[in-house]
Amino acid sequence: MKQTDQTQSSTRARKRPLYIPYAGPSLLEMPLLNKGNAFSLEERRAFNLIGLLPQNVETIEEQAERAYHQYQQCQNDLDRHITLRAIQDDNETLFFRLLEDHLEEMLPIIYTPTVGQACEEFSNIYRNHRGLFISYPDREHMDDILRSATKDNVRVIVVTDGERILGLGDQGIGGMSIPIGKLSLYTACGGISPANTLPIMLDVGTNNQALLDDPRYMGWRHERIGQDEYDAFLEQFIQAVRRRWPNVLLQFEDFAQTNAMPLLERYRDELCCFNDDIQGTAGVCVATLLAACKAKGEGMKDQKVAFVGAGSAGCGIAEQIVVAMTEEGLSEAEARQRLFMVDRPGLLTADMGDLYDFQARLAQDPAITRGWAGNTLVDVVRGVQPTVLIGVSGQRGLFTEDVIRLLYAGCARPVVMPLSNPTSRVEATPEEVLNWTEGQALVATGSPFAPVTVNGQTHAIAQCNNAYIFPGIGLGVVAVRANRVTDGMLMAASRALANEAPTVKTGKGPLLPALGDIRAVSMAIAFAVARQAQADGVALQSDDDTIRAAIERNFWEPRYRSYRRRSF
Ligand SMILES: NC(=O)c1ccc[n+]([C@@H]2O[C@H](COP(=O)([O-])OP(=O)(O)OC[C@H]3O[C@@H](n4cnc5c(N)ncnc54)[C@H](O)[C@@H]3O)[C@@H](O)[C@H]2O)c1
Ligand SMILES: O=C(O)C[C@H](O)C(=O)O
Ligand SMILES: [Mg+2]
Repeated sequence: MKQTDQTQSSTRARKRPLYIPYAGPSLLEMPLLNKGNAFSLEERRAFNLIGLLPQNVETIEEQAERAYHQYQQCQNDLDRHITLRAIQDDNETLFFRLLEDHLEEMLPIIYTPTVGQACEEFSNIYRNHRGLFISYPDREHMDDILRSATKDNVRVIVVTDGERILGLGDQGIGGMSIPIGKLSLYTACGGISPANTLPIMLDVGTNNQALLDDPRYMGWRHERIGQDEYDAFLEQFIQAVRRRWPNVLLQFEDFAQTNAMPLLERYRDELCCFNDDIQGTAGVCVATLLAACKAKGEGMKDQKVAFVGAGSAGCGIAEQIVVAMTEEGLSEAEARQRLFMVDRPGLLTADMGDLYDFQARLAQDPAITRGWAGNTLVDVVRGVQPTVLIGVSGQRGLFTEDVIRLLYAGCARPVVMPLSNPTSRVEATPEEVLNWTEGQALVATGSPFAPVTVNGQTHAIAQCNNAYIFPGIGLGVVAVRANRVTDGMLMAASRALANEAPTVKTGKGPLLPALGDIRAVSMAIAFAVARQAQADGVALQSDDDTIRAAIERNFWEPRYRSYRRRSF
């Protein structure tokens, strides 16, 4: 049975009734259409619902009040996550209404960090199907699987293969919680109708032995397939998506380093896609750095940036910093000389044989380490005196007290960004960093952290997470029907986000806008992205007012519409 785009938005459309061809229990089982006790008496009569619901007709406010009461009874964050997901699977309008009312409180529950635990516990807490599970043994049926999707007008897909879930490694099909969470943010923060979103899990096996040994594990019980089979399977998937939804925006999420960049490079000119960990992260990180530079009264070109973790996120951020530095007048070579990528073998230098291409482009001249004791992070900090330290290693504690104190000794206001998720993987907590720097560091983290007080001064901690960027990119792409995601659009998103930062607007305050303001921020990002899409020739031209109207029209809001019966 198809749930079509009945919940499509637009202020005008929202007021019009929807003509629904479903009735009785099956209507109550459709999360996109179900209103529960908010079905009016008239609707209950028209749709054969009398006797299927408690008698009292309720408003969405009354339903949301009860749901929040139930939520408050939960004993821990995983229970809160399970409760919210159950509401989502029952009644999406109510779920998004709850999120709208309690966005800042609930983001850490449906998204990072709790979503990490939901991935690890996926097969233990599983209740209901959502999205598509495309497993390797079913590859012959790829087109049929996409045809079985309950939504016809899919406009945003988030896909993962579960191999690099946050900093938690291979979670097999447990990784499905990530696309589900990301798409919840597309709706809650970026106004993309839930009728237009689809999470997809590509089940190509898992190398996580604990999962393979777990009798409850629900995925394909098989080690990950080899690279050739994998590439062919991904190709088959991409072509099937293009046939089924030729204009969809496809977001690659949490792929392992071996596949993330190659997939992006292979497909970015073939369909409208981007990799959130490489490009979304770069966008939010550069925006945060621009705000930090403003707070310090310096330029991006003045910074020396050390990274721990030269993977998808690290190299994506580094390349975007190169762009930002060259825009401030440095040559590309000068910009690259200011970036220091530390990975497991130490500082990446051009003489290292086994680097990926995307790492080799960022490797330093080996001569730089001459006279150093070694090439570890401590050696780099001592040797080059960076002004910015970025952690994207997925390893707790790599920003040791020695490292941070050394950094602070060479820079009065260092920017320190332990970006690894979830909370358990943070390179150093904000409390540690601020204590080791006498409160002088400018800190931003990937997962949410409470404010920290040092020497009587309280510091809000900006959450430098790609969640600030991807909902706005999606809204902009959907609004003008862009057919590609260009570098220019990503840079436009980053700049638009930086312009919304209190530090940039007023010269003081947090490095990023409050998450409570994310809808307005997403609209500003969407506008910049849409305009850049037109400038780059990947969307039809229109004037600014038309873009604004399209953004507004596409911004779905969780309000019930009245239903009229359509003949079956
Ligand atoms: N804040 C955000 O928005 C955001 C976005 C993307 C990724 N991340 C986080 O960044 C982390 C990495 O993500 P990724 O996609 O780049 O993964 P990745 O696997 O591509 O890269 C991680 C890199 O860290 C390196 N590394 C591991 N241990 C190390 C050590 N002890 N010393 C030096 N390097 C080490 C690995 O060799 C690898 O190159 C994850 O924890 C993820 O949650 C955060
Ligand atoms: O999912 C997140 O919180 C951010 C990022 O995409 C990550 O992989 O860590
Ligand atoms: Mg990710």
